[in-house]
Amino acid sequence: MGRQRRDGTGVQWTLVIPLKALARAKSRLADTADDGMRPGLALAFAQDTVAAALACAAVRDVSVVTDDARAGRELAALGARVVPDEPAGGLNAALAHAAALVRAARPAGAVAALNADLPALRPYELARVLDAAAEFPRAFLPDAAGVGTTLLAAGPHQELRPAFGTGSRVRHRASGAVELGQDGVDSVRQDVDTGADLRAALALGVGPRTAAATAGLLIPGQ
Ligand SMILES: Nc1nc2c(ncn2[C@@H]2O[C@H](COP(=O)(O)OP(=O)(O)OP(=O)(O)O)[C@@H](O)[C@H]2O)c(=O)[nH]1
Ligand SMILES: C=C(OP(=O)(O)O)C(=O)O
Repeated sequence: MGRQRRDGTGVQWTLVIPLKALARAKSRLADTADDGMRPGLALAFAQDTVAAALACAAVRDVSVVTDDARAGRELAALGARVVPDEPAGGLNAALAHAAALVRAARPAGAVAALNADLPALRPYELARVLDAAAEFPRAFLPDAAGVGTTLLAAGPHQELRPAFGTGSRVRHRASGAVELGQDGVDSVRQDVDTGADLRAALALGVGPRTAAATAGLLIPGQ
C-alpha cells in the first residue's frame, strides 16, 4: 500500500529516473569540472534527486534506469529499484521500456519520468507538481531554461510517450501533454547541464551529496 496523503490528490506515483553511464555523463560541465570529477558530480546529483524523490509524499517508489554498476549500487542503497538500460536505444527508448515494466506490474499505476540532475529538488515541490499532473492524462514540466523538460507524467492506462532531448518542451506540448504551471516549483525545474545551471542550483540550495561534491569547486561566475 502507498503512504497516506495528508493533502493533495492522493495519487501515488512511480517515478522512472534515467541515468547514463557516469563516465559519459554531464559532458557540458567540462569547463566547470574535469574528467576526474564529473562522474562523482553526476552521481551526487542523482543521489540528491533520488533521495528527495523518495521523501516525497506523492511518490510510491522510484525506478532508476541505468547500466552503471556504481550508480546502481549507490542508488539502490537509498531505496531505488534499479532497471537495466534496455533496449540500448538511448534515453527515450530506455524510459519507454522502464515505464512499460512498471505498467506490467501495475496497469492502473501513475508513472512519471524525472531527470536525474535535479540536485536542489524539494520533496514538497515535487508533490505539488505530481498533484497537478494527476488532473490530466499526460502532463509535463518545462525545465528552468524553458526549452527542455524535467518531468513527464502519465496517468493510469496512459502511455508515457517520452520525447526528451534538446528542445523537448515543444515536442511534449505537441504530443498533447499538458504543460504544468511553473510557480513555486523552481527546484523541480532546475536541471544542471552547465556551470551557470550549477550556480543556480547552489543558490536554491542543493542536497548534501552535491554540497560535498562541489565543495572547493571554482564555478565560473561565482
Ligand atoms: N538510462 C539512460 N539515461 C540516459 C541516457 N541518455 C541520457 N540519459 C539521462 O537522461 C538525462 C538527460 O540526459 P542528457 O542531457 O542527454 O545527458 P547528461 O549526462 O545529463 O548531460 P550531457 O552529457 O551534458 O548531455 C540525464 O539524467 C541522463 O543521465 C541513456 O541512453 N540511458
Ligand atoms: C533531456 C533533456 O534535458 P537536457 O538535455 O537539458 O539535459 C530534456 O530537456 O528533454
